[in-house]
Amino acid sequence: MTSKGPEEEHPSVTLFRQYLRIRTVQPKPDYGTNPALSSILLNSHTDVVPVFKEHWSHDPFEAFKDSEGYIYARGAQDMKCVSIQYLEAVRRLKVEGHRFPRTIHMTFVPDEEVGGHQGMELFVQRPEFHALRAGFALDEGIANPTDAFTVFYSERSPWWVRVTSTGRPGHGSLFIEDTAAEKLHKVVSSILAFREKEWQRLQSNPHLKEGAVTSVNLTKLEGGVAYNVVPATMSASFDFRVAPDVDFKAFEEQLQSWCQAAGEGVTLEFAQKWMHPQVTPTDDSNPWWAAFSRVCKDMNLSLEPEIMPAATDSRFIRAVGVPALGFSPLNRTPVLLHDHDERLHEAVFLRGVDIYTRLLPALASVPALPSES
Ligand code: MET
Ligand SMILES: [Zn+2]
Ligand SMILES: [Zn+2]
Repeated sequence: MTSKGPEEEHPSVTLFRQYLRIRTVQPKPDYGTNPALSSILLNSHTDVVPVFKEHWSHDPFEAFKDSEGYIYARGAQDMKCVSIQYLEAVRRLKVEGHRFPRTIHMTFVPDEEVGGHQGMELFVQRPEFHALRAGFALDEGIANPTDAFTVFYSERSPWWVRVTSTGRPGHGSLFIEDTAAEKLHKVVSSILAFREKEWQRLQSNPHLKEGAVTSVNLTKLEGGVAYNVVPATMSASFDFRVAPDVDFKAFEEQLQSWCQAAGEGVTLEFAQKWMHPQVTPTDDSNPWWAAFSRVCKDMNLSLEPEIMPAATDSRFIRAVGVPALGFSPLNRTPVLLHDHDERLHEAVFLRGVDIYTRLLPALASVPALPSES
């Protein structure tokens, strides 16, 4: 059997032959041209949030593409696009034979959407993570409906708080005193008044972006057994996203004092309480930012640096001392992460591959840092 010419070669065979050409020979495997330098980590999560299928125009797991080029699927924006954009950019750079001083690693991690506790939070503590010697990371951002691209340099800290109120039970027809519901209502009012204050602060200052103020939503109410039985226990759950400049100790004391002010038997517990917000500098003192922003400038991409309103795996990466930017190269795209009909235009997706193809060489060629020489 004769082998086919290169133009007919099976793409898997071509990939195999490319891999064989990389001289990963021990004891000095050639992973990057200067393995003494720290590496670039491209992180993405593989899990997605659930769907309400009846609200979708197309099956959310079919990746239907309409006649205009919009691809509908859960994960189209958050963040399966980014995983493939990384891979395609790296593939393109490899095919073109580029080599860079710094190694580029890609991680595809689970469980981000449920807090990352079995995913990136554990992984950053593992020797396998330290062996990557990451000096800088890219992770997910959020689409931007305008011409500009959003880039996140920090995140709000998720605090998931359950307030439990206990009080006197009794017959639903009586004016029972000191009920769980009355006291819970007081705490809910205090917290929703705080919510309104933060909302007004955001509304009244055009320079403030969503991630710069603290948000809270009442997301669960539990308790009660029957219409005519006053329950002894009721609870309310809140999703707080605490801005990075907040005094965390004072804020926790504030929460405690709202509970105390509501009366006896009102307590709070945390289902999630992130305490280590970090900020990745966005000025030229940060060589990673300098490289990132220079490429964007060269490509005429306008950047909007912001604090991520939600939480991503970047918080774990930054907390172990690795600077990270949250960036999904998606402009002119409505923000539809976690929403019905999440979709992405194929042209935006492809443009994102071009963007990474320019960004990665610059990041992987950042000269040795003072700490690396
Ligand atoms: C708070 S755990 C993170 C889950 C999800 N990314 C969110 O921000 O809600
Ligand atoms: Zn995500
Ligand atoms: Zn998400």
